[in-house]
Amino acid sequence: MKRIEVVAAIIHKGDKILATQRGYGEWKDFWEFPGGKMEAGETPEEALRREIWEELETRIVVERFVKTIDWDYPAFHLTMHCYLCRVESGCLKLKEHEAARWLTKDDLDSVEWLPADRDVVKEISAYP
Ligand SMILES: Nc1nc2c([nH]c(=O)n2[C@@H]2O[C@H](COP(=O)(O)OP(=O)(O)OP(=O)(O)O)[C@@H](O)[C@H]2O)c(=O)[nH]1
Repeated sequence: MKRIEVVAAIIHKGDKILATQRGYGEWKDFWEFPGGKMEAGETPEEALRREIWEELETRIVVERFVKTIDWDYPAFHLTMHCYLCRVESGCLKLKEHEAARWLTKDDLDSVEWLPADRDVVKEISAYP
């Protein structure tokens, strides 16, 4: 099966976390953490900073590794490295996504997350 390796940014601000809505493709309208595929030779941090700049014209600080998720989609196996991040500069301009929302832990269930994300979302909502 085809494998893809992706980095995802769990961007937090105060008690909220940023969720973005996919604007195209098979999973259009589902919600995710911004990010995308790693390129050859990149560290996860470099890939995250590049992706967030491309998608949101925003610079982030990558604070810490949270979790790696492995998930079988029908067409590929996904390995997704999730990092807690914060905004360094920029105003989260939506270049590719349809919408973005800052969600509190209590609101995390209010959007339809991509299937691979549901475990990590559950984990975040259990943080003290
Ligand atoms: N960025 C991101 N991708 C996720 C998440 N959860 C999840 O299953 N994915 C999957 O991981 C892949 C991310 O790669 P991508 O954003 O570069 O994907 P894409 O299909 O837009 O690719 P493309 O930019 O090459 O056209 C997609 O297949 C996406 O469905 C998530 O929380 N964030």
